[in-house]
Amino acid sequence: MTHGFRFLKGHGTENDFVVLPDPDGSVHGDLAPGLVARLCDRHAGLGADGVLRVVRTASYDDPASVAARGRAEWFMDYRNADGSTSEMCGNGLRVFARYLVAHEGADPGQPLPIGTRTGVLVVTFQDGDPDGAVSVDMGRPQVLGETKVAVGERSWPALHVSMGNPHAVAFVDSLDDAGALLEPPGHDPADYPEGVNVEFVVRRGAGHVAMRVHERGSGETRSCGTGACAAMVASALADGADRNTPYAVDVLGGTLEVTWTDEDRVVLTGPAVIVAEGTWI
Ligand SMILES: N[C@@H](CCC[C@H](N)C(=O)O)C(=O)O
Repeated sequence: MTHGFRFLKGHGTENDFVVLPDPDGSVHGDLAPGLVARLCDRHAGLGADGVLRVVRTASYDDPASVAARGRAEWFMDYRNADGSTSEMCGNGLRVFARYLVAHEGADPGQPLPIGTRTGVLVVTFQDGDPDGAVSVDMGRPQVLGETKVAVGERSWPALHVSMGNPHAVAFVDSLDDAGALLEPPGHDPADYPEGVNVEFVVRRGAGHVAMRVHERGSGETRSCGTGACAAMVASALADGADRNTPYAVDVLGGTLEVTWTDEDRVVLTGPAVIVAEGTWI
């Protein structure tokens, strides 16, 4: 269906998403990339960094959705603004969970497992408050070695971190060093054959960093949950920080908290809100 369907709009630290309810998979089928791009267009559409299609695992035949059946009722079918898919979206998952509590009867007092292309991840609501901060156990980070990124004539060493999706984390002297970020930063295609999300990070103090991000498939965004996790992992390694030390990660749209636990899991916490609902005509 390309007309007359319901949508909602939400964001997590201003990483914004169009939410498409499609519980039994009958509204959007395979969700055409062209429709995603039209929805996300900031001039001719609703405007967003990505789309979150809300579909039951039982009603979607993507292999990751099939694999999640029996462990998660819902699957986050995430798309970037250009219509491409990604393995994972940390802020999107927090907004997705907010939608499930507000509109699909999910219990904010219980851990909420959600299927994603990177596996089933568990979301919790702080103090069981349906309007409270939303945390996701993002799983184990993979630190894959040194790489390099470039903007124009400038280049920086970077750490290759996977949070299910690919990241390059570069420490810079100033967040302005990355310039206008209108184009994807240069990167080594041998390290990133499917493209990369690039974080430019500065230190603000002990356990406190700030970053800008250029997202694969969406351009510069005001926040990126997986990017904040990758930035925290790179910072904690560089700092020699103890596990379970929470880091504040400032993004253009607010602040996220990221903790790398003793169990080698990364927990992402922050606000997530639904701000509007309507019909695409
Ligand atoms: N904004 C997201 C990441 C979305 C996917 C990314 N652009 C990619 O292609 O991997 C987040 O909050 O993690």
